[in-house]
Amino acid sequence: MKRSDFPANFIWGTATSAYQIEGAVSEDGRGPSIWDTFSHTPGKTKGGDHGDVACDHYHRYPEDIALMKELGVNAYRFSVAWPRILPEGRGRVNPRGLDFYNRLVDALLEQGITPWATLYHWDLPQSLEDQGGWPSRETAYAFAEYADLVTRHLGDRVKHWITLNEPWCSAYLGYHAGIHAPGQQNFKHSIWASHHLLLAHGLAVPVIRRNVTGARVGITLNLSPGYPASPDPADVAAARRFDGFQNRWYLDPLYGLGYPADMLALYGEAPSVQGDDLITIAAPTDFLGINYYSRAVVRNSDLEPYRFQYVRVGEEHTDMDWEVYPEGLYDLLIRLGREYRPKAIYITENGAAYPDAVADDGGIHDLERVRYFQRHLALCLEALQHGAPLKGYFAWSLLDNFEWAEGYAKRFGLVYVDFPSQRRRIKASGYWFRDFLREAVASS
Ligand SMILES: CCOCCOc1ccc(-c2cn(C[C@@H]3NC[C@@H](O)[C@H]3O)nn2)cc1
Repeated sequence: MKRSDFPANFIWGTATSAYQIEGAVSEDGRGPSIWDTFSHTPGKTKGGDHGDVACDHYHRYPEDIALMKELGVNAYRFSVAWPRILPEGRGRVNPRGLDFYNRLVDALLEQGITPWATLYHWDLPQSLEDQGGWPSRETAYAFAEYADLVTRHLGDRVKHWITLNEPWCSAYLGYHAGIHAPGQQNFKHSIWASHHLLLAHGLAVPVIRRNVTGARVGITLNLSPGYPASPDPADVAAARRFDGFQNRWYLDPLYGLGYPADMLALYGEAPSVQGDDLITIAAPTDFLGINYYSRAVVRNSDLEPYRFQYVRVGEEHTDMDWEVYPEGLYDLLIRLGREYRPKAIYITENGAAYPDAVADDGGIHDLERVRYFQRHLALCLEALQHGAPLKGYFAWSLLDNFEWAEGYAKRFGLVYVDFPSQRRRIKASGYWFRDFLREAVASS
């Protein structure tokens, strides 16, 4: 599999997010987010890691853009930090926050790299959480105001907009499992949060289209195909419940089907739908972003409310203990193309954490990660050849960074970051990606 097997206009990028790489959390007027609060709460993140400095990207972005140029990507997916723009979440605008993203976007365009901006990548301003957070409908309205402000300022140069990153993580991990910020364990709040996140997306889509000529708008979901641990009908039904929990709860409303009836019955908890919410949520989009890491294999369980249990399978796992299963990406792409018929699909994240180390020769020989990318890209190509509307691929991530509750120990980067010195080193996987992307130039 080589780059020229893909369409010539295929998008090749890398992805990051603000809280995971920027640092400078109290600089130039940025306000606190729920991840500042959560990561500074003892016991919430591995080793008490937090994003105060992270990769110091706020200051080092020219160097990081030079790395993207060296890798040869033609696009870069980053997120705008809401608390940099609106420190209290609403009202007072922080011009120095807008200035940073103006500088970042201009520097990307200068290098011929197309900016793809995610508006929300989990760093909700703390003051909005204090007023109810995503379980409150007001937060959806605040998001629409934030989206209006940012797209009015950047929309002349940024044409690709992702409203939300992984609303499932924000709602389930943040408000029910409690392992992500804000760390609540309240099922009802997680259901309300999921609805207001989707509503926020739906409210923002027309705002972005109004502000940005030629806008391409979408949302990014972390989707996992679910497989039954056995042919036992109870396990097959459990896999269907997992699929509803992880995938259909978001896909169905976004594609005009409303919330899945089987999950509404299972949960016995109705989302806080009002008026035309479901029409708003189903606002037509230009693409679906998919973050794919692995599949789920599940069996039946009496564990309420989801009534499935994960089963660990497979011979090969990443440092996150996720099974390496590229076939799941193929199955997902084919299914989505057939069942939801998105205009376009972009893999907005795919990658793997491995315990990288600097070898005696100064290199980082992350050959498992090279293999991970090769196998997943091969299955992307196969899905594309079998009709999936796949138009681009963003590797997660450009840099080793703050992997949320796992902290800095989980390294996903194509580029190794030595955090004490902030020195960047391109890994073997980065050089592989660079050579893969250069191939078309050599053969054209
Ligand atoms: C209570 C049990 O819970 C089990 C599932 O727990 C998780 C945790 C984490 C993830 C997870 C992490 N990532 C990578 C990020 N995507 C966005 C970008 O910021 C990357 O850092 N994707 N999914 C999924 C599930």
